[in-house]
Amino acid sequence: MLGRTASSRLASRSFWCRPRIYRPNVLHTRTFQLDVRVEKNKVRFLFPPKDSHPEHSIDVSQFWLRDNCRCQLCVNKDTLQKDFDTFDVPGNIKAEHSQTQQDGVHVTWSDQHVSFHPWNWVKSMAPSYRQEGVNAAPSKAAGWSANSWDEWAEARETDYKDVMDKNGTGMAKLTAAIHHYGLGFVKNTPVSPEATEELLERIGPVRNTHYGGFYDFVPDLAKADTAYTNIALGAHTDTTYFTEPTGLQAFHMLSHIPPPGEPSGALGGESLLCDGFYAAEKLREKHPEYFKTLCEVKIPWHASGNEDVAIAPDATYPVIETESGLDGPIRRIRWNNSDRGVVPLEAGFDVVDRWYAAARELDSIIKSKESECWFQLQPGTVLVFDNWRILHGRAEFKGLRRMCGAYINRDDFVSRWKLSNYDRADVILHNMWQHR
Ligand SMILES: C[N+](C)(C)CCCC[C@H](N)C(=O)O
Ligand SMILES: O=C(O)CCC(=O)C(=O)O
Repeated sequence: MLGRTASSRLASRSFWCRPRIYRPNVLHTRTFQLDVRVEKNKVRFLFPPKDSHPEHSIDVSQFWLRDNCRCQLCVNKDTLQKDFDTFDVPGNIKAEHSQTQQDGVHVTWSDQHVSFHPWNWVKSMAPSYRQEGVNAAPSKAAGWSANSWDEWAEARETDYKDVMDKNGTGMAKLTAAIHHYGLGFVKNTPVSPEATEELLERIGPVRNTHYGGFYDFVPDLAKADTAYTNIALGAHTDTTYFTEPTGLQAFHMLSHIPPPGEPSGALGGESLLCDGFYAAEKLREKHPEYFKTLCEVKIPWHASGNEDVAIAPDATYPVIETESGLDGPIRRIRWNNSDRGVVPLEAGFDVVDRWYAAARELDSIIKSKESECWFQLQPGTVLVFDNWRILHGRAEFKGLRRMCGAYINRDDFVSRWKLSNYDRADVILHNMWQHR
């Protein structure tokens, strides 16, 4: 028997028995013959052959199917959230029969509810029918080097007006370049912090940190960090000391005023970029044992400069993180010589020394001519890059150099990239299944 609260919740939701009216939010008409069979403790979906995929069946638990009802009584049509409590549905609920119709599969249940599963949702069940839209998005480009920097110049350049135009393709192109190559430039941006912030907010909400939100800085040590000085900064990723390092970082150099009496030439402050995925892949290729060490040895990171700040992540983290094991694609690089903590002695004498040897090798790859891309940021051009992949730095400089920009969370960026490049309904479906 259901508990009093559950049964009263059920009773109050008379829709279980009310005839269901639905207008599926995305009507994907039937594009393939599918057979659905209700069996004793499961429901079998029989997918016809497609491309190289032979005919195949997928058996699902009845309760799973019920919990994934997409009718407008079970899914809030305004928020697309589940609109019922999964656990108000009796665990012994039974599917009685199913019908395939123009708009999807309808299943009648022992409590008279009729669940609805639109075709695009059903297709998401089968890998062979899944490879469309964002599911088929290109994976990240292989690492680029200084030698290939010019090969993809067109892909990384966008224009401010086009990116800001809601009906333009600029945002799609910019976010695709950042997803695929790790960075993009937005040209002809008005040379103001306001226009820069407006641009970045269009990608995703600016992330607040102990540096504030949108940052606009000069070398005055306003924050206790060497970025707020004029010294050279080696190639690094930012916020290695956060449990989740910032996903994107952006820089827009607004001005660079020479010191009094100095000519405006040769002030320094050139920018450095290096594809961390390229460097890490080089290490994996040339020194797999060093790659393994930088993936396995977890180290502390910290931000301690400001009086009221002593930040460290929830755990120690390695320099290189991969998806699904040592041979998997590289997921994230944490590389910051200034903000790294103490390589843990608990790892053992040999491991500590191997860590330094491995890090030295990666450092030499990063600092190699083939990895380093130097260029001069100009007022009007905003650089936006993937801080989980791209290392950045700068040359020392003289004079008053003003830089602005912001951090943006990874998930907010990925959302913008998907929605700018793919059909929203497909993206929502993709996200629900989290297909890789
Ligand atoms: C970008 N902004 C000037 C706000 C901060 C710079 C912070 C630099 C810090 N060492 C880190 O690597 O995270
Ligand atoms: O000033 C620059 O060009 C870069 C500063 C920097 O590396 C940072 O803020 O993390």
